[in-house]
Amino acid sequence: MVKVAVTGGIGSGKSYICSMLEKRGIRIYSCDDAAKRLMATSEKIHAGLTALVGDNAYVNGVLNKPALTSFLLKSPENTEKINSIVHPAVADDFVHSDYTWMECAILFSSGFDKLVDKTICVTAPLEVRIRRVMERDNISRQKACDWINHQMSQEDMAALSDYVIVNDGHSDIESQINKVLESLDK
Ligand SMILES: CC(C)(COP(=O)(O)OP(=O)(O)OC[C@H]1O[C@@H](n2cnc3c(N)ncnc32)[C@H](O)[C@@H]1O)[C@@H](O)C(=O)NCCC(=O)NCCS
Ligand SMILES: Nc1ncnc2c1ncn2[C@@H]1O[C@H](COP(=O)(O)OP(=O)(O)OP(=O)(O)O)[C@@H](O)[C@H]1O
Repeated sequence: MVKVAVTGGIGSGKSYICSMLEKRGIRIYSCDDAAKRLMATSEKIHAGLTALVGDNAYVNGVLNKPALTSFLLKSPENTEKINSIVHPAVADDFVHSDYTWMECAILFSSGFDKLVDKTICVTAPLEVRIRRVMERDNISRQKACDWINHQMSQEDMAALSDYVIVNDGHSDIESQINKVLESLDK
């Protein structure tokens, strides 16, 4: 069974496209959800994040998202340190799951692309991504841009991917999905 990853920068619409794929019966492993589950349940990750970020990484045993976000966005080095604690556990969890598809924002920078055979990059114009993230997460333009600047560029992700789905709000998504699925079936 061919293993496939859907990637793309924050706000490109990965989850939106994945929900359309799921309507067609494709089960998709969400790396974001898995990371959250593992950060909540793994003692090793709990200890690692507490040692790195400080005692406020968890409040009453619950992940302190604002503290983690602010630590993560402070520098690429901080992002790398968090990634090195969380990502190996997510990779291991995916490999031992029965999923063949994954959704992952940080596919190439995490090395998760090595876990799949084919990659699909979802893209959208920068301004559209900024607006979507501001509206979805109720955050400032600056915060949305901070996230975007912390990720590999959309152009680099698209160049590294086997397929690109343009999700700019105008292009026909269903026909692009059809083409990708037909090609994957060959
Ligand atoms: C910082 C956290 C707490 C923010 O949680 P929150 O619920 O507000 O946002 P959410 O998890 O939905 O992330 C939203 C988007 O931020 C971006 N993002 C998240 N983590 C990272 C990261 N390590 N590097 C770059 N971008 C990231 C992605 O585009 C992601 O889809 C959370 O993202 C986190 O713990 N990240 C570190 C773990 C991780 O790398 N997860 C990504 C999948 S493995
Ligand atoms: N084609 C579209 N039409 C209308 N709304 C869209 C479209 N694509 C995405 N959106 C909306 O834009 C927001 C961001 O999309 P989505 O959550 O799928 O992005 P994402 O790439 O998964 O981001 P993240 O990296 O944060 O997980 C969501 O509120 C989603 O419903």
